[in-house]
Amino acid sequence: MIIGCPTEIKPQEFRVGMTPNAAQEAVSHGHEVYIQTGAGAGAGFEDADYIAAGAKTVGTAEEVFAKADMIVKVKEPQAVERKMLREGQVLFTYLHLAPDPDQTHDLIASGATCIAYETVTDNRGGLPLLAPMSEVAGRLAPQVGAWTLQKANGGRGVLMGGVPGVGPARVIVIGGGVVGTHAAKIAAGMGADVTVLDRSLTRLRYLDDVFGGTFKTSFASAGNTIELAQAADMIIGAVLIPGAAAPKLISRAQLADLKPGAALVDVAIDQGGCFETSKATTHEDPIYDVDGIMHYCVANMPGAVARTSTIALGNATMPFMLALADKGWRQACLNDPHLMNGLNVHAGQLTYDAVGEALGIDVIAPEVAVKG
Ligand SMILES: NC(=O)C1=CN([C@@H]2O[C@H](COP(=O)(O)OP(=O)(O)OC[C@H]3O[C@@H](n4cnc5c(N)ncnc54)[C@H](O)[C@@H]3O)[C@@H](O)[C@H]2O)C=CC1
Ligand SMILES: CC(=O)C(=O)O
Ligand SMILES: [Mg+2]
Repeated sequence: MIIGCPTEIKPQEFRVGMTPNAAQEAVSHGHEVYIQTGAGAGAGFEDADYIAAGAKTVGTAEEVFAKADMIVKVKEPQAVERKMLREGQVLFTYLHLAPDPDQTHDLIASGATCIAYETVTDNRGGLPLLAPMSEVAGRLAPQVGAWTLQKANGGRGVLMGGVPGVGPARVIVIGGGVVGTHAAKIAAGMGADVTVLDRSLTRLRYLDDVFGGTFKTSFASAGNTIELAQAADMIIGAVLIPGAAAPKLISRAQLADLKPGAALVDVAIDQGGCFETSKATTHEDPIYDVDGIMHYCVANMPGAVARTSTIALGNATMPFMLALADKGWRQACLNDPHLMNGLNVHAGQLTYDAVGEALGIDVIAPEVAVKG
């Protein structure tokens, strides 16, 4: 199979879909790999590293898309990239379709087979291709939130750890999955007073067992959530219903009851965000003010630490990329129901229920699509 990896073009996105190590493994399995010139530079990989791994470089994204049977990327394809997809081609990347009707309609129209990293599952109930970037975004969230809390950035002027004689910042983390757990660990490590909310008691029991002395837990009823939010300096949004649009947990009207200058870090923004007032921002212009509350809503947070993120993502995607290349997407999905769960679009049809529900589009079952 011919595998293509273009340069990411989302603003300030420095990750790359394939590391030289991934390219080398694909080549050793008998595949041809085409990398766009300079695609790895933002993550610290030179063209020479890919060439040494047995890949070939080509100058433009158009050439990569024209040659490849399968495109491996990081972020959802931008409008100009969607025009280059074709029927029969496989796209393997993050998609986040539920809050993105334009992208969804373009991918359906392309005829391509689109497998979303964020909906591939594992046999422990996890999302193995979302997890590494959730680890990164979770660890970044208190760091960017602490910056947002600084007075010059519009924040409350509260230091995470306080100082002797002055108490620490109060941080709440809504959603205690991968993002939430990593965010809570780092915020607690910075000295903040941290509470994690979740609607899963099983998850809260686990967090309490493992981190009981480090941070507190609370059930995420609407009442508890708003009560804790009103006392918080920083609120980190980290909920997920896989593939679906994020539930809105704090309304615009409720902002009036938060502390002036509080920082909202909405990591769930890539699924539409969990605060009513969230709208996606970029690394170039990451924060904005609504009613005196500072919002940070960057949809590709891991791009800020592109080298760590690229290597972490590549470690996770590699076995799935190799299975798709070695077996073809149909056989790979038939052999692995967890990879089948990644199928979101095939040959002009949507194949993921939660996206169909969010956007009001008919869906066919992936098990039907794979045989069609
Ligand atoms: N902005 C960015 O750059 C990035 C964003 N993300 C996003 O972060 C979000 C969280 O991802 P993960 O932690 O990996 O998901 P996860 O599935 O590990 O955890 C989500 C948690 O939310 C909980 N939850 C669901 N509904 C809830 C509610 N109404 N109230 C409280 N808790 C609720 C679940 O029980 C679960 O424990 C996702 O939307 C993901 O796409 C992930 C990486 C990067
Ligand atoms: C998960 C995701 O969307 C990202 O890493 O950018
Ligand atoms: Mg994202």
